[in-house]
Amino acid sequence: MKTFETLFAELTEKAETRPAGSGTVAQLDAGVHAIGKKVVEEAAEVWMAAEYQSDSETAEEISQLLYHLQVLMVAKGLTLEDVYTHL
Ligand SMILES: N=c1c2ncn([C@@H]3O[C@H](COP(=O)(O)OP(=O)(O)OP(=O)(O)O)[C@@H](O)[C@H]3O)c2ncn1[C@@H]1O[C@H](COP(=O)(O)O)[C@@H](O)[C@H]1O
Repeated sequence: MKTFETLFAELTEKAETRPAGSGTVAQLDAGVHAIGKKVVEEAAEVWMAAEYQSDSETAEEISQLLYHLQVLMVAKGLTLEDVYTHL
């Protein structure tokens, strides 16, 4: 099963190798402003799912929020350690 760490490694590699068809590469090219908007959008979807949808749907929305947060981290050049140091 994919984890937070393995997904981050995958996205970091995508940013370096820039494979054709990668949504991550497209988002990185769109820039921090566009990625930030996706983070806010996904956070709102997590909130709505938590209040009005199933646990399964909420978990899926959370996974999407985590993905977009990681894209933002990659765009900013932040590592997992940069974040974990604040936990
Ligand atoms: N985990 C994810 C992931 N979660 C969410 N998303 C993106 O976030 C979108 C979900 O947003 P919404 O539900 O709001 O759907 P939407 O509004 O129609 O999406 P957009 O129109 O904004 O693209 C999806 O369409 C994906 O584009 C993800 N895109 C990729 N991954 C994983 O990231 C890795 C790299 O992916 P690629 O860069 O595409 O190869 C792979 O392991 C993927 O499984």
